[in-house]
Amino acid sequence: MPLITFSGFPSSGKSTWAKKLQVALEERILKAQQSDEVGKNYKVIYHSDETLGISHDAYKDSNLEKQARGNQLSAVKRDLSRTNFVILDSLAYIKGFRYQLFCEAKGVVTPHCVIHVLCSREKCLEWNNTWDEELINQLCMRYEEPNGDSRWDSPLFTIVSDDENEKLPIDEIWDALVLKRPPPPNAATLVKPTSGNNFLQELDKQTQQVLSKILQHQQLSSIGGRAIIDKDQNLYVDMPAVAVTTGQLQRMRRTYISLNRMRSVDISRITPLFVEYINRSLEND
Ligand SMILES: Nc1ncnc2c1ncn2[C@@H]1O[C@H](COP(=O)(O)OP(=O)(O)OP(=O)(O)O)[C@@H](O)[C@H]1O
Repeated sequence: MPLITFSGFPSSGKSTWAKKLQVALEERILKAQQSDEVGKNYKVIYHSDETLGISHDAYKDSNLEKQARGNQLSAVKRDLSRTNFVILDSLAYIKGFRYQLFCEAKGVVTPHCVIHVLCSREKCLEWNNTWDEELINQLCMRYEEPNGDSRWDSPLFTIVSDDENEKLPIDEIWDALVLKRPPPPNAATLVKPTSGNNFLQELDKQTQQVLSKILQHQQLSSIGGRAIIDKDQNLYVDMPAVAVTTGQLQRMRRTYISLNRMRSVDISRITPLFVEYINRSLEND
């Protein structure tokens, strides 16, 4: 049935998480079969560059890369149906390509979601054993980060792959893809309702966006400096003189979420207060 697009830097842990997801979905399907619930007749189909015979070299040449995307798209087109989960485990780093994938799902009136496997470039380089380092650097530069506000990247789930406490959000994925009705084919032309009515979702999303911006800043600049979170609102994080790890940031995020989940902070204040919280935490670290 639905399409699940993974996206992330090379060697960021996408396959590791995609395989975990495959197992978790298969377990859910089995459970649905036992209790005769929705989802019981689904199948999971997994595609990756490896299964599709796409080599890393394809990303060194724009024509080959175009062919590789064509390959990925045809596999999705062929397998996408109302009773198949199709997992596409590839870089999917081009916004326009994710848009094409979204259109495929919309075309067969089936839901889709994007899973962003977030990992610093340094960690990817450390974990890497199959890519040319220079190519990793180039692909990280070209990477067009998923944005949960775009309909083609939504719903967006972010997984921080080098955080040992990170969990697969299987309940949320199942909810989004199986229990919710698929959008009508023309939903894209309708005005999108604000997502502000779900406070916890917003808390999760906005704090994750702040983390992504900080990590991006660290990837692109050297240590220190100011990570711009929102220029219009004058929101910055002053980075310390030592590198901040994803794990550290993720811990701050968890604490902030647990401190705020029972309070009803105005949604527009989530990001500014989180930025303030991070600045304070980094100062005291
Ligand atoms: N949390 C982790 N801790 C340590 N090593 C990890 C972790 N996650 C992944 N790795 C290692 O990093 C390497 C890349 O992982 P994986 O294949 O899952 O990434 P990928 O994003 O699918 O890579 P590619 O872009 O090549 O498809 C593997 O050697 C894997 O064992």
